[in-house]
Amino acid sequence: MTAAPPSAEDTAPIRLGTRGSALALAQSQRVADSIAARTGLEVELVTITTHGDTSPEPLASIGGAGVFVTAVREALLAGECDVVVHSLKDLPTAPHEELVIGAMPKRADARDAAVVAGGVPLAELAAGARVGTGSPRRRAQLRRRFPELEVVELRGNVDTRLARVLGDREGVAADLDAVILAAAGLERLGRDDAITEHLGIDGWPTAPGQGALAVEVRRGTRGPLASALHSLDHSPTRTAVEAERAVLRLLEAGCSAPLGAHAFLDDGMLFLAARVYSPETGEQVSSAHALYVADTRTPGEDAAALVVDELLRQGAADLAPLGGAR
Ligand SMILES: NCc1[nH]cc(CCC(=O)O)c1CC(=O)O
Repeated sequence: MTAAPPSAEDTAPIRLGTRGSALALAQSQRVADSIAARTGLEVELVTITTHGDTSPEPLASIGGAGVFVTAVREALLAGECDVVVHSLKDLPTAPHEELVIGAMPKRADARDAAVVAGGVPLAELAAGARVGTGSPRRRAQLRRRFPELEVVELRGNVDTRLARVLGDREGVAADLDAVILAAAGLERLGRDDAITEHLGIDGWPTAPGQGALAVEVRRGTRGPLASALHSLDHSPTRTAVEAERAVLRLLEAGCSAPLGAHAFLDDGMLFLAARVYSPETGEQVSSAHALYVADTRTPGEDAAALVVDELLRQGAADLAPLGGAR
């Protein structure tokens, strides 16, 4: 068989759609560089503005983190770009009929990090100190671990959140003692110097998929882009985050559920642990299971089924409002 000569489509620049936030641009540029290196083609960023970027409303009232994803997917479906990058933790767990995740690159740090004024450990902050977060999970974890701290509702992009602790050149007043953020986001922005404390996964499990990216294309995408994504994919990351996301799906929980889940592979075994919290009291239920990956075709799904069954038997559904955008 002779290889088909490269078509015009195979040599045209690849258009990568992205939100315009600094974090989205930083992670999209990394993926663009990887695709360019693998294909030898030019990869240009196409910026897409989403309602979630422009609205000051709390995320929950405008449809949850899903609002970021919807606009970017619409641009991909409309052919305005060839490929898009999402933070996996913001991506609904329901598969999309016309889109596929072409690559999940190797996951970055899945932990949360604290940025505390003066570099004081969270445990040493005075009673009543103000800690900002917009995440029901982080709120519940703070309530549980540091019940004497005051949790302040906070959203906005990473720089805005950091400014609330550190102040900034535009004169934003530092009115919080600390914020909790994803370590991966700070690293991608080159702001990990601001981290004063990493919160260990064992006492502080994070959102399903945190630290991982999903590179999405239209179903049926072929050619150099498809091959590049195939080689960018990191299968241990895929298996682990599939387990975490299956917990969310089987609990019928949304991205704002007060739930932490973390999975990893080691020596052919998949380990999955998850916790559901009461946002009011910080009460929790936990479950963890391990299985041999080679024993089943759906290790993530199987591990999640064991974990979710145990969480529900312990009353997870009564502890927390799990529903919301999927
Ligand atoms: N919900 C917003 C969001 N989506 C992804 C990240 C960070 C990067 C990641 O987890 O991959 C963040 C910011 C944060 O939670 O601090």
